[in-house]
Amino acid sequence: MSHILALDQGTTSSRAIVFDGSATICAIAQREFRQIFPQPGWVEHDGLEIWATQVGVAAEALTRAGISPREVMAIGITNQRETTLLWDRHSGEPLYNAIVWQDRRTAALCDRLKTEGLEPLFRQKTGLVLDAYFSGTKLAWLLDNIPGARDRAEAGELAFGTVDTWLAWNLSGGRLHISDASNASRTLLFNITTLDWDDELLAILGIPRVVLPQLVDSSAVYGETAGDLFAAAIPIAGMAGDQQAALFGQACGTAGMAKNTYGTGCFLLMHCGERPVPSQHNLLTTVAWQLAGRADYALEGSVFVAGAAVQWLRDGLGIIRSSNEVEALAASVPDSGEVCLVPAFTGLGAPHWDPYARGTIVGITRGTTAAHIARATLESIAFQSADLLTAMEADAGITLSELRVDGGATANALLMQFQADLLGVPVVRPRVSETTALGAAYLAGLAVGLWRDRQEIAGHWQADRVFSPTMGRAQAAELRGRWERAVERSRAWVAP
Ligand SMILES: Nc1ncnc2c1ncn2[C@@H]1O[C@H](COP(=O)(O)OP(=O)(O)O)[C@@H](O)[C@H]1O
Ligand SMILES: O=P(O)(O)OC[C@H](O)CO
Repeated sequence: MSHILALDQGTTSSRAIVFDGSATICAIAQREFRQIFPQPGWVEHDGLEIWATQVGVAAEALTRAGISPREVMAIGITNQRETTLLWDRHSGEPLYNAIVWQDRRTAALCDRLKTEGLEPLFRQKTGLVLDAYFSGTKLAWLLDNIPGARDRAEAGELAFGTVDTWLAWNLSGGRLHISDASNASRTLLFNITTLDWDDELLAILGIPRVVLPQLVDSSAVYGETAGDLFAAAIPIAGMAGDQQAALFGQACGTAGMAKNTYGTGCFLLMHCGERPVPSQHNLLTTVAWQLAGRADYALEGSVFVAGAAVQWLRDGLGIIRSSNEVEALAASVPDSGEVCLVPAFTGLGAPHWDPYARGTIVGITRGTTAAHIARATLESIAFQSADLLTAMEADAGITLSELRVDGGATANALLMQFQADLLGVPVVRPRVSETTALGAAYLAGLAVGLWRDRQEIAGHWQADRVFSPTMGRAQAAELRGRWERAVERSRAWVAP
């Protein structure tokens, strides 16, 4: 009976993982789905496809684990955040494709709100910046652009949700219309201090309250799966946005603990305690999770181009055939030969925030080889992450004591060692690398009593490998100084 089914609905694929009571993976199933690009800058998913792939992998994972639904104590949901859906409460049919977090169609609306001087208000109440990334302006776009949607929303006929809400709705056969605070805190509609939807912000964006989901804890028994879905009804008992779930899965439960996920980009979150910490560096303040009505908070920053720079070495330069070849190539030279590569392919995010920056390679000499470029590329991932951590430490007034890491690029030992050297603290890779799904499983398992409390969960966390810093602090400072100069050279390259 003591199994948890974690649903991890990501940007490119739906995954399901079965965990047992010792938080060990029993089975995984995964399915990709279509990315829809109707216009430049627009990114959509088909909501029905999200659901079909997610429920499909759930059944597949149970079969692979060789357990029946009766043996599953609870389901935990974790998901790509900010992606916005609107559907008919009666039929459950989406009115439009899901507008994905990467979609930029509401950039002009965000600019207008900024011109009206509204950014400080949004920042203070939501912890976010006014950007098309978040759900609020996406929902406003749907209400304004789908014929009849606004009237129907006001009449209570429509339901809005991020992907957590959409999955809970479908799992429960339309009985649950809920969202947890970690997901809600990414909408621009949610007040991170009162932990409620904010009427002033709703009025500014023209969102009727009746369209919004009910807010719930990240760990609680919300309801159960609809009768016909699995052979038994399974309690739905945990929900969190994927980056916050990873923070929970990494057992970063006290102020100053941080995790970095190294994938296409990097997502860095630092736990900041039980009060929201405003950022002086344009980082995001976000709800980490809400348990028993109380929120824990985190600071969040992201690196836009991390593993994607390695993909560029493969696809753009052709100097490696696969991502994992980069380590051997980079290790064939003792250092980058003073070459710095700033992968500002789409501009720079926090703490620099320069959309007009572009990629730059500086310090090339006659002796520079592909190996130096490869090494500089890996180092750029660590430099960007270090810049974010420094900003977080300053904002939170906290000194990091170790960095917990996960994601595809953590397979690269050279990168992890360089990260530890730059930061001067250990970089620790856990035994269970599926930290996002694990976080969702923990949240669900806590609600149904499979695990007693957060202390017990923290006890499950085990290191696979610790990368201890070996570089002197003076050398690290010198390298970071050189990186800073390279960043300066990448800035303001294209015209506004
Ligand atoms: N050994 C490696 N060294 C550096 N980068 C790697 C390595 N293996 C994979 N990557 C990078 O990691 C990314 C894939 O990681 P993953 O966690 O699956 O990302 P995502 O969830 O963003 O798709 C790719 O961008 C790839 O280039
Ligand atoms: O699906 P992922 O892992 O790319 O995560 C997406 C983030 O939640 C977007 O904020």
